[in-house]
Amino acid sequence: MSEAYGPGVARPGVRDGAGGDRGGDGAGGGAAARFAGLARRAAELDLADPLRAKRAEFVLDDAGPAGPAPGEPPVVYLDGNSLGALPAAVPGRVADVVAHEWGRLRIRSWTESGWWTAPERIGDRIAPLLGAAAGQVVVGDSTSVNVLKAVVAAVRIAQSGAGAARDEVLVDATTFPTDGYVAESAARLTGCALRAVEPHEIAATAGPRTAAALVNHVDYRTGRRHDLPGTTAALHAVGALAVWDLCHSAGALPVGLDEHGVDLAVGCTYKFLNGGPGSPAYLYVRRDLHPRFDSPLPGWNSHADPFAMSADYRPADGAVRGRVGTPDILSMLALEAALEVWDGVPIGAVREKSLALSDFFLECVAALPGGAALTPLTPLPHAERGSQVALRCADAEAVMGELIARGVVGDFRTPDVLRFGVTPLYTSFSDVYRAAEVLGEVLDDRR
Ligand SMILES: Cc1ncc(COP(=O)(O)O)c(C=O)c1O
Ligand SMILES: Nc1c(O)cccc1C(=O)C[C@H](N)C(=O)O
Repeated sequence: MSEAYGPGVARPGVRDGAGGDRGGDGAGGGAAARFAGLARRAAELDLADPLRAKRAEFVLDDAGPAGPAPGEPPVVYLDGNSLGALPAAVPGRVADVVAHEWGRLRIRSWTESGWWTAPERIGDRIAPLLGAAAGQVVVGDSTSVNVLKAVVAAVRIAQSGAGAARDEVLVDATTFPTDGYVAESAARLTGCALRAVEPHEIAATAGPRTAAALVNHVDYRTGRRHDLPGTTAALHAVGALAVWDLCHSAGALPVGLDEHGVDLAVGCTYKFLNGGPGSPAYLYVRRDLHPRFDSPLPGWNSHADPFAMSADYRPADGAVRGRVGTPDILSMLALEAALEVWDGVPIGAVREKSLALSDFFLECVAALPGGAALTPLTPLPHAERGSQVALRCADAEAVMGELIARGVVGDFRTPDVLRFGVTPLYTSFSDVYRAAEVLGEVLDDRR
């Protein structure tokens, strides 16, 4: 923890799922005073925040080039783990792509404006955020589609190796549903059985019949970070491949794909990478696996010579092999403009602030007089935490509805989870303080 946040952020006084010291003293007066004291701390932490200038690069109610919006008090936006806020550079760039590149240059833009090579170029822009060297990430399609490509390709690679037949795919039992659905189909396509396994048990469960495992780096519901290096190494030890879903980690914490020898990875760009609704996803294939990457969706964009229009399929070399059909250029170039906010931002600094924000939010929640109604699901050890705080709460859906009505936007996940994403490029300590304060008011009003 750096000087910037270190001394200011105390360890939260809550224990994971166990109640703990919630600061509720029954009388409420002392707790209320303690809670009020946290407002000053939030302001101090904001002043010392090395990333605080980044907020002005986003369109938010109280930030961005246009300044504060008149009228309504600014919304506290803690849902960047579902849809990232709009980077201020995007509207102008999209307008230019539409008016000039499409409007004036028309078909020439495929070459003259770099449209054709955008999937690899933007992949190379995302790669450093994933800890990947250039040439291994390609942007396109949705995460769901990339899960299919990655899992089928991983199984095909595993099955082509020497040794016993591999007929089993493991999937994280707590996964976001789309991965489970697609993995089941990928397993069927490759003659495998699919087995759902708790993520922390995948390392010990994988065996000589395992072809591949699909695991989430960070759990979408609880915000728990799983052991990417250890699980990957354990899969390799039995000859299986590791496929990671990075939707909830890319842009929020270091991933270290190359360092940890991950085989394939996928992720979306509309959360912490702020690419916009439905922005294209990405696929990482480790360089040495490129020659063996056999896509289940070998569209013409992945052909070695697409404009030969040959009847025979011959895959391109490199990350291009992960492409399918014509890229969604408007979304893709909006994403490219959105990625400019990362210029000069080390992912380590983002991680530090993310942990400081979630610690501080947990501390504020613990200090709420009514905080006993909330059970943190997000692990307290930093090594196990992603970039959100998930709180179990009775009537969570109604509580989140009231929070949103009062200007604090998080989200609800079934059955009883309040989710608050912290996105260090634009979330402030005052934001999370205010969110806890309003949460306290909502809980008080419901008592
Ligand atoms: C872990 C994870 N995987 C996949 C997805 C979604 O995939 P897609 O972009 O294909 O809808 C999400 C969120 O929507 C997610 O949280
Ligand atoms: N992709 C989404 C969408 O199109 C609509 C609403 C929400 C989403 C999400 O991204 C959900 C998100 N993956 C989650 O963690 O719950």
